[in-house]
Amino acid sequence: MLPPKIPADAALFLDFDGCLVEIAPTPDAISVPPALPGALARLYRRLDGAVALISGRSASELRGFLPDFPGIVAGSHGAELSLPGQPIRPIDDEGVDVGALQRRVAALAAEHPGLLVEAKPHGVALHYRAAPELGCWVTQTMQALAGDYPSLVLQPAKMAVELRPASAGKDRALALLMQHPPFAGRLAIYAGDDLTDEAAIAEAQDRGGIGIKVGPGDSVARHRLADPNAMLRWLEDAA
Ligand SMILES: O=P(O)(O)OC[C@H]1O[C@H](O[C@H]2O[C@H](CO)[C@@H](O)[C@H](O)[C@H]2O)[C@H](O)[C@@H](O)[C@@H]1O
Repeated sequence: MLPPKIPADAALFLDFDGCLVEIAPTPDAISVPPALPGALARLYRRLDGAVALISGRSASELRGFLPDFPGIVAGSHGAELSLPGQPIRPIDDEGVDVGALQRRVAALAAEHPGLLVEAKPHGVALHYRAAPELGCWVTQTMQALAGDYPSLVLQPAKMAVELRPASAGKDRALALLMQHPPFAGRLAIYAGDDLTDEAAIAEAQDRGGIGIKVGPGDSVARHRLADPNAMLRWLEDAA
């Protein structure tokens, strides 16, 4: 079912990769649709600032792709929060030596051409999009590493597996933001395309709001948009 038009009392939470931008061969190869920044800025004004991005990417990277986005960004699957004009801060400090973890993953990945290691402020992702035959190996390797890091959890993603803080989560980021202005008291809407988005989609729906799955695949969402292009048209329709 298509989502309804965005109401003026909405609190809008949007995923980034696969939702606002098309999936690309590598994380830095994405392109932001030229009309997207303007649509987000207009919605931000129309919803009195109640528009946030909740992404698996680091907040600083996301700000780099959308430098003029005026709203809040929750990065690293909700492990960090970026308020406009303020330094990015972690929601929780896990006390993990992330650098050492990233070096371990890089050393393991070096034995397998085609793998890509993405270092994040609070974890690490291992991408196998260029070597899909290594998917099982990547999952098993990251699973084995997870045993050494009790405060991290395995986060399966599109052609990637990540270790991220267990205390984070896009659902928790949404719940946290909904406690504060300008989001509090509004109708929560969450849209995303990936496994990491499912808990946040459920969280929005449990609050009486709207959950939207972008693209194909199973989802708890009651609404669906075909792809980032359809998402942009839906945003523009309300902006
Ligand atoms: O929560 P999101 O904003 O959707 O971010 C999820 C992950 O997106 C990126 O990886 C994915 O997109 C890449 C670019 O299209 C693609 O090459 C990769 O295969 C996908 O897994 C990003 O690199 C990750 O850090 C995000 O967690």
